[in-house]
Amino acid sequence: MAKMVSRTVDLRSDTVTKPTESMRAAMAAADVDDDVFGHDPTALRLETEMARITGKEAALFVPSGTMGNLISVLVHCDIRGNEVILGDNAHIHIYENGGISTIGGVHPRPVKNNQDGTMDIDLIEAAIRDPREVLYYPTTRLICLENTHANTGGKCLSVEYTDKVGELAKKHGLKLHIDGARIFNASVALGIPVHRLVQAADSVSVCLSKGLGAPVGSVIVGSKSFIAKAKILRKTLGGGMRQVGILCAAALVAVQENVEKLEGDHKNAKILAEGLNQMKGIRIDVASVETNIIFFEVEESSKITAEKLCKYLEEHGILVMQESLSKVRIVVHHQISESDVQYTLSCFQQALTGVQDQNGI
Ligand SMILES: Cc1ncc(COP(=O)(O)O)c(C=O)c1O
Ligand SMILES: C[C@@H](O)[C@H](N)C(=O)O
Repeated sequence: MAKMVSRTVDLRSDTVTKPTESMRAAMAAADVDDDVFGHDPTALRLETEMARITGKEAALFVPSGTMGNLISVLVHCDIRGNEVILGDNAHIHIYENGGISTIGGVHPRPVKNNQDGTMDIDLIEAAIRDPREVLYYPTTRLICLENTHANTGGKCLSVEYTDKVGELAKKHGLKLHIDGARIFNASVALGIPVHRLVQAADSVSVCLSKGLGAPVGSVIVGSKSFIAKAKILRKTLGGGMRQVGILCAAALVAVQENVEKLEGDHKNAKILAEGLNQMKGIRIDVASVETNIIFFEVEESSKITAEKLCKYLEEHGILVMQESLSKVRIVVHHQISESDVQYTLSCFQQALTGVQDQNGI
């Protein structure tokens, strides 16, 4: 008989949050208009605010981070066969259906991602190609970074590193795009304003639907001419929406109310990581947990496999993401409480040792 789940702690991703009451109220009251014919007034407010926060000339609301990255790459790489240098473990390269190639005819030139989310600058420079030098080369037009870097565990790229990559791009006449799905997490963790972190970038895609907790949407930012081209491409891709202010109203609340909660997410992630580190059968590098993403390994010596552990957790209402035979991901967000963290650790303890703790779990 399946155990009734009385409590759910959803740690699969920071994309799972539900809109808050203040977001729902803002959505219901949103001032809207047709954003294809002109400008939805709430979309305009959000775009103006995001341009201000990121220090860029202009901004554009898009339905998803995937579309934000796709549009940005395609605006910079506007000739079929252009090449983009990006991390071999970058979200754009791994989790976006190869859209830059299938839709945009852009060729990816992956460079090894280091454990800290960076790519070695000399390897980036060595990857730059130009058919005027070697006839059979594509033309490199763009370098993409990701901050924080999700697949290395939410690692923060420093402003110094970002500026160096920006200088390299300029030196070679290239553009720099930052997949800033979690740029606010990086800003809070580093104590550096978003606009300074992305200063070197020609474009940034910022997710409002991740740690900030908006139900839908991202915003791309850049120069006025970049955003003008992006707006056309958004329409081409079917991303031009009508009374989009309903979504932008929630996104505005997310930006106004939830940035300050990110530090708490990072603290909860650290508490979780430190707790897991005490458990026999779990291998985790606590120091590597910089923001809200945790990766850990279930050791071969463990009494339980990763698959069985995830199943046990699910039976107790805890949802995590199994990444491989032994690797599991946890992502903390603002709707995970400290008590959820303690409950999660208790369930891990029980699964790994079979011993009930003082909570009787
Ligand atoms: C680093 C990163 N970039 C881009 C995306 C894509 O965002 P979306 O899910 O809104 O398409 C995600 C995940 O969702 C992500 O983790
Ligand atoms: C899975 C991936 O697409 C998503 N960005 C996440 O981190 O949950």
